[in-house]
Amino acid sequence: MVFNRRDLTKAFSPTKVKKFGKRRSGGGPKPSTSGSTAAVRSDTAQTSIRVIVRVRPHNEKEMQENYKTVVKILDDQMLIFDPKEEQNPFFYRGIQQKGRDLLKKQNKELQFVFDRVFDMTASNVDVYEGSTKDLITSLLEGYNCSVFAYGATGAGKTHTMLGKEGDPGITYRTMAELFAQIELQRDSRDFNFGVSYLEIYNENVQDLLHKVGPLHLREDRAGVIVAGLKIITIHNAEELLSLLAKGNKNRTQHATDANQESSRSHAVFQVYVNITSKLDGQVKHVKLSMIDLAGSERASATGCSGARFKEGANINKSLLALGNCINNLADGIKHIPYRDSKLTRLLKDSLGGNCQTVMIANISPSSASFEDTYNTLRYANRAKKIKTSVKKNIVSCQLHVSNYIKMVDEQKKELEILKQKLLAYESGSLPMAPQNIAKIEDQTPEIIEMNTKLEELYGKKKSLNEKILSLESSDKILYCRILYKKAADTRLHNLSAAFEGTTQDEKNASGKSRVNKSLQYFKRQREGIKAQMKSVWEDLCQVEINLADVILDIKSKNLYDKLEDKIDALTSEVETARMSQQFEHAKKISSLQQCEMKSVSTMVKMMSSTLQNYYNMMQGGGTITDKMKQEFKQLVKSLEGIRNIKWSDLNMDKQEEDFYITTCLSVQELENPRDGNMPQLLELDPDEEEVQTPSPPDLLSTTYSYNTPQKNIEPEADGVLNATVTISTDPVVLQDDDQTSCDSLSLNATFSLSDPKNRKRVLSDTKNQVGSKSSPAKQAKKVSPKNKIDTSVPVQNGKENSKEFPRPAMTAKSLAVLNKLKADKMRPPMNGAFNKDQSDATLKAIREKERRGLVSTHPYQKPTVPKSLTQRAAPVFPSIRKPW
Ligand SMILES: Nc1ncnc2c1ncn2[C@@H]1O[C@H](COP(=O)(O)OP(=O)(O)OP(=O)(O)O)[C@@H](O)[C@H]1O
Repeated sequence: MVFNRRDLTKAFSPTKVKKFGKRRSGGGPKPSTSGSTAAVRSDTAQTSIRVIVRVRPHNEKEMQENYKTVVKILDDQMLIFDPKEEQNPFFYRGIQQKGRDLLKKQNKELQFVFDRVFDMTASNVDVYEGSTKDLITSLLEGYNCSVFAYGATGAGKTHTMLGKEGDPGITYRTMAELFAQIELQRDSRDFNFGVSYLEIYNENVQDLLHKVGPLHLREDRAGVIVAGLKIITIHNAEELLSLLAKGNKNRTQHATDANQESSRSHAVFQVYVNITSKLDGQVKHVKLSMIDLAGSERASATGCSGARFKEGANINKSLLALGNCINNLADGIKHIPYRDSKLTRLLKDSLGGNCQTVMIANISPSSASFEDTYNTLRYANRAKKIKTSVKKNIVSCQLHVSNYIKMVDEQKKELEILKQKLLAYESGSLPMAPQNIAKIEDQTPEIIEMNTKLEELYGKKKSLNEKILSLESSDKILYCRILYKKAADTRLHNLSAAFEGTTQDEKNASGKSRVNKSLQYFKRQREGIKAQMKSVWEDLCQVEINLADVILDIKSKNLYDKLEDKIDALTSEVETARMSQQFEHAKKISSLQQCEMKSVSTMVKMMSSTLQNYYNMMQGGGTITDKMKQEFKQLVKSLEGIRNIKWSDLNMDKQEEDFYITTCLSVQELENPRDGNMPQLLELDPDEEEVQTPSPPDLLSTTYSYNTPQKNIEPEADGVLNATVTISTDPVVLQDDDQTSCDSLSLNATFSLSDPKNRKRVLSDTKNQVGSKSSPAKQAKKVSPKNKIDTSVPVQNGKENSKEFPRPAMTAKSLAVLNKLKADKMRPPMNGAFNKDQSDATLKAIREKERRGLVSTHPYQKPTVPKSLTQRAAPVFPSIRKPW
């Protein structure tokens, strides 16, 4: 038997212990500095070791041999060791007999009260929740903490501390809780971790995580330290648990009679935590020790011999030393024999120092371990009396002062940032991204200064960019409006063509001078824009130069890395502003184009209906030719399908290019203004700056020639829609109104109605659209001025023709009247002779009426057409502009 019974009895007997030493004055243990820094500010509190008892279930052997249960749990704090058995009363002749079994040993029936008692049904989770869970809070408050499991071999210490796969013990659970609580506090505190795991085997200290041979214990002012013990830094719970598992594997274990997995060493797993408060910079160094002691053993019970016997002797020796320390501490004896074993030296802190300690006493309920259980319970009962003086391990006040300085600096920076943010917010610029704010938090005054400069310059750059783009946008809108005005004028002119003899009033009424006035106004506006643009551009170039200087400065001071995010954010702010400007411009241009399209569509519809009326009239009057009928049908057909026609040789690229030129702003050019030129304003062709008299219509022109037989109608090869109607009539009538020699009904359409061979050429030639100068069809045969009215349009190829005034149009209505006159003339006069003057006056009246009618369809006048007519406009893009 290894255990010296007398020693044990002495160790565990309170009555005897009292004789050996005197009580410590002051009652409490001497403060220990171990585990904390030299300069410790402590919130000291007296506390007792928390003692918990756990009763394991009967093992197989105990059940097989039918051992009695010697522990009775009364409640979660109280148990009775060796309780009285329920006796069956013995009756002799009807009288109950006492003291029948004289040989039976008297039961001890010892009642123990502990902080917590767990019965054999309790799981590791229950034990964890009732023992160490709350300890983590104390640890993070700055108190050192220890948990150790004590008990005889096979009593369940390792089961409680480490558990097994699928049922982890309290060490695992406590560590998991530690990390869970740390995660919750990461916002306000910084944590650093270190872990060590050692065992005391045969009175030798060994590192379980880093096998290097026996280590020596040393004591200094900071307490007991293990020289050479490796403290491994960890970052998360997983690392910690894997190190714990690794150490467990290295731990010395051997099977004994009492326990198949008997731990033959004391294991000490320690976690060191450095806690730094982000608020006040306070630093705490704390330590949590989880200790799985080897079990006290009786050689008879373990059946050990040789090496195992020696192990057992050493285990008992260290446990005896532990018992002595506990007794002395419990009794307030001054001298504590920590130095008697390595175990007690290591546990000095946990037992009598600055530590909150939990002792878990594991016991077997079986009568087979009667002695061990009894000793353990007495041991635990003694431990209850130990009082420790716990303190928060906080670094000195000296450090706090420096921390406060740091804090004040940080708060100054924060204030600066908030000021900047407020300014930015007030100026309407976008709020800074959170990641940038985070970066700015570690700014120096130099960075703050650069930051301010950057914000100022980028702010200017942004507003100048916006100004330039807004000017460019206004200019392009003006340009488009000029083009539309000109196109409108050309259309107008084609209808009300100023023939010789047209009065100035008539010319004004046609809108030409009004359009010219508008053009002049637009031109002046564009000049203003150009001047403004020049001045803003110069400012922008200057800002760019200043910005480049600041960035150079930043680079030379090696601050670029710190300000890179800021520069990126400001650059993208400027880009975003440019893009939104572009978007706004595109919206404006699109709306302008839509208005124009609507207007053109309205006109086309009105013209179509007018044409229809004339067609009907002519048909009614019998003056319509087959050719005209055919052309009219073609016109109707084309109007139906005009939207889908896209001729392969039509220069759409050019149109698209023009479209983009007016739609797009110089967004990219503004990225690097110093490398490029000022956005160019669109230039109008100098020839086009004044409204020119447009060439005669070329697309849909109908020439009526009086006195020409119908057989003379010859469509010209180059003509688009050239119908020549030659009507035999009185030459005098026609001479009297010789301005009617030309007729033209132009619909400004971009389609051809005659020979399909001619379509391609006409459609591909964009100049052939409105106000075209290119050759339209040659006209009908000329007739002698004497007997015919030459109504052919002098339309020739090229420019020659454009300079000539086209002949005024003789409308269908006029023709109908003329036809009627002709018919009247052929008929014998009924109510008097045919009067030439009369017919002249009638014709003039008709023309005047016509002119007024045409004026009312001026494109700049509000159309009074029904809404339905204004819908579904065909897109018509002006293409007479000149790209810049
Ligand atoms: N509460 C319990 N519930 C179930 N089984 C238990 C319990 N406590 C202990 N055991 C079982 O009893 C056996 C011995 O337990 P354990 O190894 O933990 O004892 P020990 O006190 O560590 O012994 P030693 O000091 O020899 O290492 C193990 O097989 C263990 O699984």
